[in-house]
Amino acid sequence: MASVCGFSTPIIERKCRNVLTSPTLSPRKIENLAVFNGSTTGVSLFFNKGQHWRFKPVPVAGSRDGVGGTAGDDPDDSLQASIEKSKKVLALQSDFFQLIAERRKMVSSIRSHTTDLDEDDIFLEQKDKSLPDVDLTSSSPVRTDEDKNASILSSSSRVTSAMEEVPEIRPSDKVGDEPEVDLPSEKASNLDSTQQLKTTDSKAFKSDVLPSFPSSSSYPARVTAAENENSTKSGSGVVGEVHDPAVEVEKPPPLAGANVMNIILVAAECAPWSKTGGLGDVAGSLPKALARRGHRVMVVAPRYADYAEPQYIGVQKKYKVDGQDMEVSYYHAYIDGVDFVFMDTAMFRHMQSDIYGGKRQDILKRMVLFCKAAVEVPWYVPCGGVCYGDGNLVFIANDWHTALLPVYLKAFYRDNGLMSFTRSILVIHNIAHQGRGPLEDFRSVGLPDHYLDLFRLYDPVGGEHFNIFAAGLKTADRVVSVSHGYAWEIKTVEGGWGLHGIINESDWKLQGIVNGIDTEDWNPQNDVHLRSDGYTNYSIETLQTGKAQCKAALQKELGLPVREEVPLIGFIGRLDQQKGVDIIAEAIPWMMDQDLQLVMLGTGRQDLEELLRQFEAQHRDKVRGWVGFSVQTAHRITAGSDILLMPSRFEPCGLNQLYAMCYGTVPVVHAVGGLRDTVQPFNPFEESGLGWTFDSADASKLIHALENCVLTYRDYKESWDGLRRRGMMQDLSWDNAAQKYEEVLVAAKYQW
Ligand SMILES: Nc1ncnc2c1ncn2[C@@H]1O[C@H](COP(=O)(O)OP(=O)(O)O[C@H]2O[C@H](CO)[C@@H](O)[C@H](O)[C@H]2O)[C@@H](O)[C@H]1O
Repeated sequence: MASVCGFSTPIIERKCRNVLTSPTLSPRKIENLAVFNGSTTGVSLFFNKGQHWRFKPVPVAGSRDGVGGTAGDDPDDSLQASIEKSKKVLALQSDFFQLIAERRKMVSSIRSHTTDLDEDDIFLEQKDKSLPDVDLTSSSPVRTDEDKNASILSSSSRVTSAMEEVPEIRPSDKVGDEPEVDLPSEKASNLDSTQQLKTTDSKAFKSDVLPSFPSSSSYPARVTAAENENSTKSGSGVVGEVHDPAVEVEKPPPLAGANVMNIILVAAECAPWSKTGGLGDVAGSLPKALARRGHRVMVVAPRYADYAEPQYIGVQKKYKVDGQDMEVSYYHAYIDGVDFVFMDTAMFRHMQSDIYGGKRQDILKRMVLFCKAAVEVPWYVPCGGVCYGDGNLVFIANDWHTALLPVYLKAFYRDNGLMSFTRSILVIHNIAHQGRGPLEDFRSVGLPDHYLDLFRLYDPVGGEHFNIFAAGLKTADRVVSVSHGYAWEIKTVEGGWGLHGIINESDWKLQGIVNGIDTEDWNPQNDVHLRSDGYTNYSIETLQTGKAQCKAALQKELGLPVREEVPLIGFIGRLDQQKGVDIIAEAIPWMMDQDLQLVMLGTGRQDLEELLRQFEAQHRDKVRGWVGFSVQTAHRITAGSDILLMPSRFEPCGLNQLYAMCYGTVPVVHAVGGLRDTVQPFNPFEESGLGWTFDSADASKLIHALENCVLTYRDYKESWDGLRRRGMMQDLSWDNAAQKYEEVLVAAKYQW
């Protein structure tokens, strides 16, 4: 028989029995309950292992006899009061302990059902810890639905309803009052409870740890890429007053962190709309990688033709070029997180297939207009309704065609206290082309006389002349070359093409960054050009069969004998002195003595185009010389060839060898510039490396490397397979390079 202070207490007993026979109350909880109870009410519960229970009196601080209450002088009254009080308190507390027990269960259930990351754990940890800290003396009795709560552990989805039904503890309620349940709000009931948990806590968590991002300074309408995206999203239908914080939780912070900037890349060509070579590829893909890091990024390129995606945005401006007013208007497309802005003007129209064509003076005028207008794009061209403005802004100019931009930024703005915080980077893709001319050309650029010295250059070849690249290099805040090797080479007399002096003087602001590649466009797994005519997509897993099929398709398409065992060598490139086509010409007799096939694709110098035709005419069973510019054929040659030949005299970076390695095609290259940086020579003893290199641009060296390569292809299948796989396994994406560009942009930003 249970007792309180030695007296029979059937009512208390009944109440406690109800509590203790609750299906959700384990011996462990009863134990907790008993321990807690003892310190508060003057009675204690204890149980033995067989779960028989009984009360035991315990001393209560402040009681005269160390046993019970003090209701009156009459011991019977006092006892009765004590019993009544105990009854109420016991009933109240047993219910409340049940609530605690259920909350504990619920928390551990959520914990075991959620696979989410630390953020949740932090929250749950706190929730869990918070339970024992409830101020019990001021807590109200609460009602729980035992049947429902008993089953909440069975599925995470039920956690939602359980959370909704667990009533709030309201300190103002009095002991003995009918307990009330706070109904969950409508808003809360629409959310998954785990989301509610995450949301509440993540908010606090985020605000503590996230860096603060640069905010608009001189231009009120500037937004970051992330904000831009948000506004697009909200415009597209996430409406309503209830702000769903769960969305916020899932949005990762920008990779650029506190370095988020507004970036405008300006280039004379931009793939896929316009391309004559590697510059077009870079302008089309580097900006996307920068945008992925969280920057707000724009590309400004000429509108040479009627492109499908960009839409006219109704902005027109006039600029003076060589005394003439030229009108420009703008077209805009937002693709893969990048604002592509195309400048339309009479001068650019119909130049699509001859971007750098025309007389020297005509090209110069085009580039003057392009740069004058481009530097003002952040003021006049709204992207997503908002102009970039000049705060936190950096321009990336590319090669001589846009080297006037840093000069205009300085002369028209910064020297006049405008756009003071805007910076410019000049990227050297090829220093051999510089925008040279007689000094009189200075009149065409429309600058005050005292800027002439920036352009004036003397070298033994050109004498004293006007040099646009020179002015750009001197004026840009930072200079990037497209590989480390090339950064070193352009400081030498041989590699600097007359600009080595200026580059050496600017050494402190020069950095080499190896190009990346667009892994969407150039990926054998989903290359759109491999989906017809017998070609197939392939990956490293299906390399053997997939590549063999592409090779057969290429041979068939070009009318070469379809033979799997013959090594097929490819060449793709602009036909000029740089690319070493004449070195291949010298090696042709040796090559034709071998059992191999050669496919060449290129356009450029007429004499070299003629050479390609000649090769094919003389060796119809072995050689194909495709004169022209065909992106599809370039992709197919990259996939179908076994070997890619690049005997470039100089190569600032080179993209074709990178594409080749991605497609399991082994490069044989002159170890120069970016080719040396990216093609580690094969080491047969260690089974390492990615291809063959030769150390000087002459035919005998090329032949020697090619001989070893073909020998490995024929006789060392495993080594060959290893070479291909190592090439394919590299991460050649733009993401690494974009991070390095970001470092340069930040360095420029803080440079005065
Ligand atoms: N006839 C043809 N048909 C179809 N596609 C063709 C083609 N001829 C060339 N291409 C394509 O144009 C691009 C050429 O890229 P490269 O990097 O080799 O050359 P380029 O010398 O123009 O670029 C300069 O800039 C780039 C970018 O920085 C540097 O990598 C490089 O070293 C430097 O000389 C490749 O995408 C290639 O497939």
